Amino acid sequence: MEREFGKLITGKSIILRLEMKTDVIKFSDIVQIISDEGGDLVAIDVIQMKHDMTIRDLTVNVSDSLQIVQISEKVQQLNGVNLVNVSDQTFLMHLGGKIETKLKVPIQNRDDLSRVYTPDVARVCMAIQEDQRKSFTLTIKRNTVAVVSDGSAVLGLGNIGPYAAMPVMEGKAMLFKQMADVDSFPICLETQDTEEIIRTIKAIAPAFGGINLEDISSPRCFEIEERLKEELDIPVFHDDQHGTAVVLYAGLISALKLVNKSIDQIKVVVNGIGAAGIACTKILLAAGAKEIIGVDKDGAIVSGNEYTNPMWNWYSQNTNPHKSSGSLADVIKGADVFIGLSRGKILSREMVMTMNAEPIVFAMANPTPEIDPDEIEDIAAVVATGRSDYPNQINNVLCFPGIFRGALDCRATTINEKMKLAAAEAIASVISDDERNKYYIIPSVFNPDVVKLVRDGVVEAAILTKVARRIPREYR
Ligand SMILES: NC(=O)c1ccc[n+]([C@@H]2O[C@H](COP(=O)([O-])OP(=O)(O)OC[C@H]3O[C@@H](n4cnc5c(N)ncnc54)[C@H](O)[C@@H]3O)[C@@H](O)[C@H]2O)c1
Ligand SMILES: O=C(O)C[C@H](O)C(=O)O
Ligand SMILES: [Mg+2]
Repeated sequence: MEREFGKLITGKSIILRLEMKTDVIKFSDIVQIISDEGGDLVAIDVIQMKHDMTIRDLTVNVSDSLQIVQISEKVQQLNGVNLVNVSDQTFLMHLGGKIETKLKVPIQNRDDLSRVYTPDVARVCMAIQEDQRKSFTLTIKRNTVAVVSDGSAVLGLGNIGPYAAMPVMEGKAMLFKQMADVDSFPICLETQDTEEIIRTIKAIAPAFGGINLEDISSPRCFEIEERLKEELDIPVFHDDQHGTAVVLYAGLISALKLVNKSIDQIKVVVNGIGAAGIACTKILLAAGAKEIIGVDKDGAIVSGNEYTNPMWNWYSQNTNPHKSSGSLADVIKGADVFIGLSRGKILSREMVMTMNAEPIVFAMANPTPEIDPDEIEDIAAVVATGRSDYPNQINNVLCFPGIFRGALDCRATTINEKMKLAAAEAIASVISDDERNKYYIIPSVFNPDVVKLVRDGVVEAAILTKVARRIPREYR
């Protein structure tokens, strides 16, 4: 298993596209350099060939990402060689994007054409105009979610903008489809203005049965979600808040069982008081946690201080009962649980060593966790990250596909607290007491029981709380 924290390169194969002046450089010189740097040339594809120039793709197996840098630098220094591009398997998977539209029925003749399109489609339009609820049965609304971001808090990469956010949103759309057969569109907006985002999402809502807000920074995300919930009659769910909180709670239920501690007796440090940190704190308070200390860039959040971020004022009044102040290193002393929802590499082994016995470390920043799990493997009772290449992946992907599957199946008007708690309990229930261990506190994303159980829990909670507009057949 290859894991690269910080360099973001996974996989062992890279492709170098080289433009070579054939009268200046010998191909064997390039092969030699690659081999000197430890690369293994496994394939050569000629892309273009002219009398004095050739473009070739060289597929090279490497053992680590440092080799990629070294090979690229050495090749680039050669006279007569232009390194056009270096890609790896991950980049290749993104060529042209990761999703496409598929037709459910083929258009093979004029008759089909006049049914799916004009003139016959008009009858369907009129039926919906007469009774708008029919849009759920006669359009994609029934099974389609908009995945909407403004690119302002993408993973832990920060405000990288809507274009750069697209690969994440396309990835979410893939997960919706593969895990829960939910169709979705990635929509990245060229605006970070709260009112404009609200207006835009309201304007596109007719096509969708739900809105999944993604990677929108705090505090704007709170108002955007609240207003849309009030103004739309379909579920609006900010995944980074609620998806994360649900999965975190499921993971914590399991980890606490392992170390035999109870939620009302533990000291929890939450690092990164943004969208995810605030939502996770709320779910833990609701579950009975008494001592939670929030830490952001300027240290612990303490009541008595005035914060420009209104949510931090709320936070200071509802957490940190002993008014602990100082840096992360100060307040983590004696903590039972560390929850990281901030940025990569800000927690040290030394800090973990000052935690209480059997520390639980959930380093959930993506793509680089707050600490590399290998660094604390021997001293932590449980370590979890948001990544798929380590055991214990606490990632909202365990939650959002099943939650929306359930919400769409019962045409829920909203996703409420009961539905979220049902989802958390469903995820936690997948692991039995016998199975649970340090490396298995949370089910795998690929465990087929997860989506099914989350979906069922959500549908039942929606029916009980009377937000279901349709009762699925098995509950009638
Ligand atoms: N594993 C998961 O399922 C999951 C889900 C959601 C978010 N996340 C991760 O959590 C992180 C935050 O996401 P978000 O949506 O809440 O973003 P956000 O922008 O709303 O919040 C991030 C917060 O972290 C703070 N921060 C930045 N650097 C810090 C530091 N060095 N020390 C303390 N605080 C610091 C910021 O000031 C901000 O308040 C990201 O890394 C994201 O990838 C993980
Ligand atoms: O996208 C992920 O992997 C999880 C989460 O939504 C995040 O923003 O980090
Ligand atoms: Mg996210």
